[in-house]
Amino acid sequence: MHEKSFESTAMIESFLRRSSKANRWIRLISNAPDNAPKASENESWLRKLGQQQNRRDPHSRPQNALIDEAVSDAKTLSSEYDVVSTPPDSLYIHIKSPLSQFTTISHLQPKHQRHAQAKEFVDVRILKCRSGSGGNGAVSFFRDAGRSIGPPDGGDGGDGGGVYVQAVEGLNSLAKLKTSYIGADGEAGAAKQLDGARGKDVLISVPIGTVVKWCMNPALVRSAIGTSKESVQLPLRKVLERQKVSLQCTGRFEMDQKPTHIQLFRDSYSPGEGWHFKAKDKEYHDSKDWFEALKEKVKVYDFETTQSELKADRFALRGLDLDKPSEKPICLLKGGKGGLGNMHFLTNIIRNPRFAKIGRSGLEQYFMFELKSLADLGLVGLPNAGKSTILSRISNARPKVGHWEFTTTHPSIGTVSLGIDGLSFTVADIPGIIKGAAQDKGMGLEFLRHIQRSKGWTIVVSLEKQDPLADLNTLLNELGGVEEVTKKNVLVVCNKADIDPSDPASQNKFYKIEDFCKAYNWDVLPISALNGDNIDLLVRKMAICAGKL
Ligand SMILES: Nc1nc2c(ncn2[C@@H]2O[C@H](COP(=O)(O)OP(=O)(O)OP(=O)(O)O)[C@@H](O)[C@H]2O)c(=O)[nH]1
Repeated sequence: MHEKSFESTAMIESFLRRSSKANRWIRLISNAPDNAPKASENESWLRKLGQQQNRRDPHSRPQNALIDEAVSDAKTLSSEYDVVSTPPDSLYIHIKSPLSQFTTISHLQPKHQRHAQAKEFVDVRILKCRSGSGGNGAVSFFRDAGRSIGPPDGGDGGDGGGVYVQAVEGLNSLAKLKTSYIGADGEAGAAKQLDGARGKDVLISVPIGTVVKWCMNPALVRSAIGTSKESVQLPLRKVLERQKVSLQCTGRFEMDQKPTHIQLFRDSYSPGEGWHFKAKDKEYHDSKDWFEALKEKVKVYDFETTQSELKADRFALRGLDLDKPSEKPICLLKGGKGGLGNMHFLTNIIRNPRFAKIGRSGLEQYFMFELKSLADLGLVGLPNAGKSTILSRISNARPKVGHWEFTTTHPSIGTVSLGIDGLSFTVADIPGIIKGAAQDKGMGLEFLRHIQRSKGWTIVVSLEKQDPLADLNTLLNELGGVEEVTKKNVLVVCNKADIDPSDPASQNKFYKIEDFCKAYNWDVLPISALNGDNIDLLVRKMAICAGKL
């Protein structure tokens, strides 16, 4: 609790500078021990609010995110979002976007089906976050020996604590994050014009490279896919792509209606409401004209509060990319504002305000935290192609190597030194991709997030296989097709060239791949990671592919 008994003019001035809009009417009186606004001041504040009533914008009804029925129109499935017809007086751009954008498959699979991951390496988490509610304003009256009841002196509630995120050095996994982060509620105001203390903020520290995205409540997602007729026949990824989420967004309203931020809505009282009463109840007050008139005026104050909440309660549609250490914590959810104490409602008509305002609610939302490695180059290939062997040969990383499939269960990142001018680049080795990975076969495609930021992809095929060109085509298909892959710099590496090197059939496999790559202008190189053949050349070509040379 902070007592507002000011000892010096400087303190008063500093308080006024810090104080919110709501407190603007508080007078600057040197040496004044009493900070409660006088009836005349409250009246002038309320009169001003009354005059502002006609300038209010239309308040559009909040609509939180909804999951719609599955959409069968195949044309709309690939799009990131569709702008649906937005009502002319709406303040928001209404969109529908695939549910797959707002959840993660690994979170939905039953535990026994989840892919084996090293316990210490967790690259995606869904966290529940809640900011604190504001404390209630107090209903209290000044008392001393001479007077049984004096003027109102109920202080304001403290603001609720927020939820913040910060990317910091030295972390490399999301494993240690808690499942929920809850900001503390603000304390209620008290007698003697005491404001309640502000609720404590919470801070989520994450590794650099984390992308934070707003996501749907996992319980709602589970129930939506549980009731979907398609969930039995289709792979989970397809079901999530077909279900659509309706959202209201802010953004550019011009011709293209470009949504940039998701608007979040608080489940709090509407303007003019949100009172709590002492002695006489709500019904009694609602029957009084003077209370109705007061409510009308306070509506404007509430409306301004709601407007500033709406400005703060927005989250980037594409997420927040923490690819550098954050200079300071970034607010995910702002706490609710504290309610006004009864000292603000003393007027010539209302001598004993036995009511005060309730604090505004906090916000509860879910966020998906995805760790996307910052490697310059990604190594992709079918299982057993020799990716881990390549990485351990060229870099300081020591990933597991084995002659069975899926030895690699989580990404490894190695740094490759070029030995010239201290130049180096980083390479990420991800688990092998198999036919049907896009339908979650094998280890699925979840690990692709670690090479999405990479400038180049080095695709590894094994010349030991019967038809390496067919393997290359399988990979390209699973990665979204040639067009998608060509967005990156591409280098194709034919590994295990030491097996039957003089056999024309073996050489033929390489030439077929070389011809295929020529058509797309992709560089191609035969190597033996096991024997170290062509490794120096490989490092050079990889550096070019990573955009370092
Ligand atoms: N003959 C030969 N064998 C190799 C070569 N490179 C790797 N191998 C072997 O191939 C097997 C698989 O190698 P890994 O490096 O684990 O393959 P990977 O692509 O990382 O496999 P996943 O972990 O399943 O994705 C191991 O037994 C390696 O010793 C090579 O150049 N020549």
